[in-house]
Amino acid sequence: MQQETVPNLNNSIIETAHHRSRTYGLDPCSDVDLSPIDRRSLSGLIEQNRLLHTHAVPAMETLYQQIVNTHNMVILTDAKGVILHSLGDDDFLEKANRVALQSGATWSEECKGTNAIGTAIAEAKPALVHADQHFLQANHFLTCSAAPITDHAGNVIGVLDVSGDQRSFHKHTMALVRMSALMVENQLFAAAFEDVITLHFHARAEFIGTLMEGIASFTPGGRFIAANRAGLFQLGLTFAALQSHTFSSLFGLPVSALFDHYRTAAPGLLDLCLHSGVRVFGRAQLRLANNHFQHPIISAREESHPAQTNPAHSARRLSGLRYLRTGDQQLEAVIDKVTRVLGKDIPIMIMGETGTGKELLAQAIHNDSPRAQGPFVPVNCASIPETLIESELFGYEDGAFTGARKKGAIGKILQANGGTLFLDEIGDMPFPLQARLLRVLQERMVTPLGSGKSIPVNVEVICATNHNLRDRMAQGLFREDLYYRLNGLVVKLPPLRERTDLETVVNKILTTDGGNKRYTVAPELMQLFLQHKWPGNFRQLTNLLRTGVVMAGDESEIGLQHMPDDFLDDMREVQAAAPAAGEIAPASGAITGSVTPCTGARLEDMEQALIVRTLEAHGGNVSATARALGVSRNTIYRKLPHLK
Ligand SMILES: Nc1ncnc2c1ncn2[C@@H]1O[C@H](COP(=O)(O)OP(=O)(O)OP(=O)(O)O)[C@@H](O)[C@H]1O
Repeated sequence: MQQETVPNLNNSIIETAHHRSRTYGLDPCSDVDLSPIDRRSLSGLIEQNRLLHTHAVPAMETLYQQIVNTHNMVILTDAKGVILHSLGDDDFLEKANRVALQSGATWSEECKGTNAIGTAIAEAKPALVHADQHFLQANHFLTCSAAPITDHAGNVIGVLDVSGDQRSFHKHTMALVRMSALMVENQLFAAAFEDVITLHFHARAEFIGTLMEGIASFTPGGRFIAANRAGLFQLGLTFAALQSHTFSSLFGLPVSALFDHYRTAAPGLLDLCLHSGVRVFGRAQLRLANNHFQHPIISAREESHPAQTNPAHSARRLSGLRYLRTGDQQLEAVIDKVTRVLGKDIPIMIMGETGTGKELLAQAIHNDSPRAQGPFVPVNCASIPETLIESELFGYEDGAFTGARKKGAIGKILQANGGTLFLDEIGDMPFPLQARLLRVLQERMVTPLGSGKSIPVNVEVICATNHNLRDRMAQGLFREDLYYRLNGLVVKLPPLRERTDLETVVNKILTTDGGNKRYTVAPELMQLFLQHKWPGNFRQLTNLLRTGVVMAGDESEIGLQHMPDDFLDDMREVQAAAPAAGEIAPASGAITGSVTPCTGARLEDMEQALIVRTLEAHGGNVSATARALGVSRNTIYRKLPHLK
């Protein structure tokens, strides 16, 4: 190989390393201890570094393919510079053995003076040490390029190095080593966490999936856990500073919106706004032990043990039905019933008011069923325009439509093949389509629009409705035959006002949505919660608590003063309607204290303060603020006219 120009080396790093070498009592001409540790100790070390070893060895092999026959070798060491594994050209390995560049030997600066491996560890950054820059004369024939491998918290856990004859120096070697180390780091990052939301992001969409992408992990409740090197760089914050952040404070989107996004059948890239105002694209995954994407529900037991910010094999937090159990007897009975029919091919019909968690229950049923590895495809029959339901459900062939949608599309029924189709608001299914759906369920075949061909399909169907389907049948709006085909087991989810576990549920949501902080609800507010009718059920409660958390800011107790106007207005009406009920003890100062002539003004101030605080948290970005508060941009401008 033709010799390259010797690199422009960073002399100050080398000088510092030489200085350190002398303080270790080393002499450039001295003989140093070359003996490697014994085999047993080496096996023990490999075992201790099992994850590093497992992920680094394939990367070393790929790296070696790039430098084969160039008198070089690839080396992996642990955090102390002990060589765990090496591979290289035979002729060079023989020379390398003479200076103990072999498994079990230690290449820390303490042992070998300035050298790429030891100096990379000491400096915690890549190091290139060429020829006579090595402290020991015996090593002057070498040229070595090393990059540290760090864990999710930025700790050096090993070093990847390419060492060769100094005459074989190549200027691209260092870049190859750095990229390989990055690859190992990303793989280790991916393997380190379970039951987490992982976001892959970059300002340029085409960089997602490459070594340049940022990766950040969050608990299912949105708390920050860790980010890879590129992620830390893009977020512009240190690992320590990120500990107090949440998904929403970093990306301007509540974690629930992420779930909503991925509930759609073909979710595209997320369009996110960093806290710094920079726009990035992202793709999220919820990685569970069993590989599904699910909702952030945690068990009451885990509630008292907030999520660890350390890796790992932490409790299997997210799963199916058992995580919905929070002590309410009606709900327990529902869960017991559906558990009994799991995997028995009995259609389940879930009844319940809006926001009682019908979809969540359907997802949990799917997750606990033998179809868990298959897709869960929700379709909201009420939200798709009547004219589109047919094509959405059954799909259509190329040319079935003129105009923009010329290409064929696979319908939701086929998308759910092998899994579960969740038909929400089935009562709103247009009458003519009900017959087609019934045929699919009976014949287990789908015929896309414009196609003469039927395709076999295997789906489990779960339906939900908040209409009384019997009434709709009586009105001629729902087919009787479909009704009886769908209601194998009918269960009814209790509305929130009837649930006896409201306090547990509130605490659970606060644990999931509260970021790193533990929030509690003031007793007088909890009293109001217990009294409230909750027309929007969980959807309303979760939004209210989310607002409470933002309003509470640094305070850890959410009180009346953190509640929005409309909730307090509702509660005032309840109180006015039943003043004698005495459900809110006047002594508690609950809402009585708020019903003063100046309350309106105060609440407005509070609302403004909430918007201002959220704006600050999103770097002044109005769109991100509106998204975080669940209101339109116009509302923000209306409430803060000076922003216009
Ligand atoms: N047990 C629960 N704990 C925490 N959050 C819940 C729970 N059940 C539901 N939610 C939340 O409430 C919201 C509404 O839930 P979901 O969509 O499952 O209700 P739904 O009954 O299907 O509503 P709709 O009838 O309006 O479609 C979601 O954001 C969901 O995450």
